Amino acid sequence: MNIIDISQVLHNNIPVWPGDTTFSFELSWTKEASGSVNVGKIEMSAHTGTHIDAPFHFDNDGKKVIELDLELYIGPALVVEKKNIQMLSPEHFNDVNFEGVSRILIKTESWIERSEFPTSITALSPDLAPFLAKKGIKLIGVDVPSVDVLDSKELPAHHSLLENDIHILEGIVLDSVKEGIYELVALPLPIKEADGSPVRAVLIER
Ligand SMILES: Nc1ccccc1C(=O)C[C@H](N)C(=O)O
Ligand SMILES: [Zn+2]
Ligand SMILES: [Zn+2]
Repeated sequence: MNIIDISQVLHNNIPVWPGDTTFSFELSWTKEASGSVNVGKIEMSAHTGTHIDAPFHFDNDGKKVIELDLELYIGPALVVEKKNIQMLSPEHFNDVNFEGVSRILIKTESWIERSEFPTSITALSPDLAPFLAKKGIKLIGVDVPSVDVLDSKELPAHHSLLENDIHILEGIVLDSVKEGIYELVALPLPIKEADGSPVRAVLIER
């Protein structure tokens, strides 16, 4: 089985959303101190690295991570390249064959220097969601930290995706992935109350 890891590595210098909790992993007990084991402690924003957004992230009445259908995050996914575009809209997807897939992963390559949080990214136009919904899409993944422009407060793309029943995967790494159909596995952790969750996202070549 050929597994492509499309997850960002979580480490203490991973860039986070400006002002958000920085990522920290440290040993709260060392083997020497405890006499038996090393024990790690993690502190992080739920939106660091490769992660999913639950609707509750941007809608107080929206579903939390624990309520999300796991089927969304396992199964065929189409990887498409859409480079050098500021705002992706339906016209950019006229060439795409959506047959047999309900998940689409977009390689924008608009976040190249991954050691720093980006200053601008390819975002989604709010009219993309109804278009993708008509094609049967239930999950969209992007290689950037947000589906909206970074300074957006209204989050039109997030809301439009939710209205159209499309779930969001952010911060995937598609640098070495070619266009095509793969099996995606990107399961969120069962964190009760969470508005998002880090995932280990992988593509299995078929
Ligand atoms: N972590 C944050 C902290 C403060 C304000 C926004 C964010 C976000 O993460 C928003 C982004 N659109 C996201 O869903 O990933
Ligand atoms: Zn997020
Ligand atoms: Zn988001």
